[in-house]
Amino acid sequence: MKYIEISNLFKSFGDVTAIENLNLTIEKGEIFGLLGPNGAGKSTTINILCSLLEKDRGSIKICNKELRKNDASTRGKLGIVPQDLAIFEDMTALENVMFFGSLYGLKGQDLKNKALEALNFVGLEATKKLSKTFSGGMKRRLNIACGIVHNPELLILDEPTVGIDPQSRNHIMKSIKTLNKNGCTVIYTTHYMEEVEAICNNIAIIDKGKVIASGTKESLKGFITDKNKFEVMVNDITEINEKELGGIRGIDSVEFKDNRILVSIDREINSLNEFILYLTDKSIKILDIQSKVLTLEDVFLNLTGRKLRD
Ligand SMILES: Nc1ncnc2c1ncn2[C@@H]1O[C@H](COP(=O)(O)OP(=O)(O)OP(=O)(O)O)[C@@H](O)[C@H]1O
Repeated sequence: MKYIEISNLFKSFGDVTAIENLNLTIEKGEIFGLLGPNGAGKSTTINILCSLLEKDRGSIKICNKELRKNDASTRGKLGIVPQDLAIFEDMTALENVMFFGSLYGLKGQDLKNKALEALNFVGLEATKKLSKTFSGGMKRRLNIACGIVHNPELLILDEPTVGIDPQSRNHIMKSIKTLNKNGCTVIYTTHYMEEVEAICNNIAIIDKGKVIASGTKESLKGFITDKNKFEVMVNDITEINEKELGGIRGIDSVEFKDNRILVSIDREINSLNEFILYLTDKSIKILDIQSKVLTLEDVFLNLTGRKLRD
């Protein structure tokens, strides 16, 4: 069932077009991934959806109903976890969550119980410590607790794992999956394609304010089934000229990491042989070759010629 339908959304800031005729459909009950590099237009889309920003043109329908400014009934169904931490540093975790819960009309013991539940859910204790003493990961988790205290029908998370430790990241990923299993529809924006691959059903890749590809991760990878990717470990990388290597017909992209070369090769032209000859001509020893699984990062690179985190 269609839950959100965004059609021909347009938003500019002066001369900068942030969103250009963007179209998205989000199904009820899914974890939808909005993937794109910095400046792609993810936050602008999310902020319009949450009525924090006004659109210039286009339509946003939630459950088939056009989203109107200050629509309290729709707002009550949404939970928002903004990119910038929206917590009060001089308040405890419980005080923070209770404050946000009260904005959604929760009161008294019900408010306290739901706030404690939300804290428990993200793995935080209701201690007397002020939030300013928390680690980055704890603050991010608290930010999420504030967004889910009122049991939203739709949770929108804008890059919730920026700059945190792997343990908190894993905790956040698990919590989102559990929330979704309990019936919450989730929109997850990020430029970390591993996260999108791990938790999202449907994905839209956006760039320069437009959707450049959308679908399941499998269908997106179908865009580049004409490529093979290899990781080649060599004894010495200093003699290799990236331009020369990239210039070999059929070699789509080359990337260096320590003494490893990541190479994407057009399946039809299959120039692995030329690639190996190039290395052996320079007396470079190949220590290992592994075939790599294609990722959404590869899809993005293939569609735009750029990396997600350039
Ligand atoms: N308030 C604003 N004033 C002027 N330009 C803005 C404003 N907000 C966003 N932009 C511009 O709109 C474009 C899209 O920005 P947006 O923040 O939506 O991207 P994003 O995908 O969320 O990127 P990031 O991951 O860096 O947050 C960028 O070019 C940005 O500089």
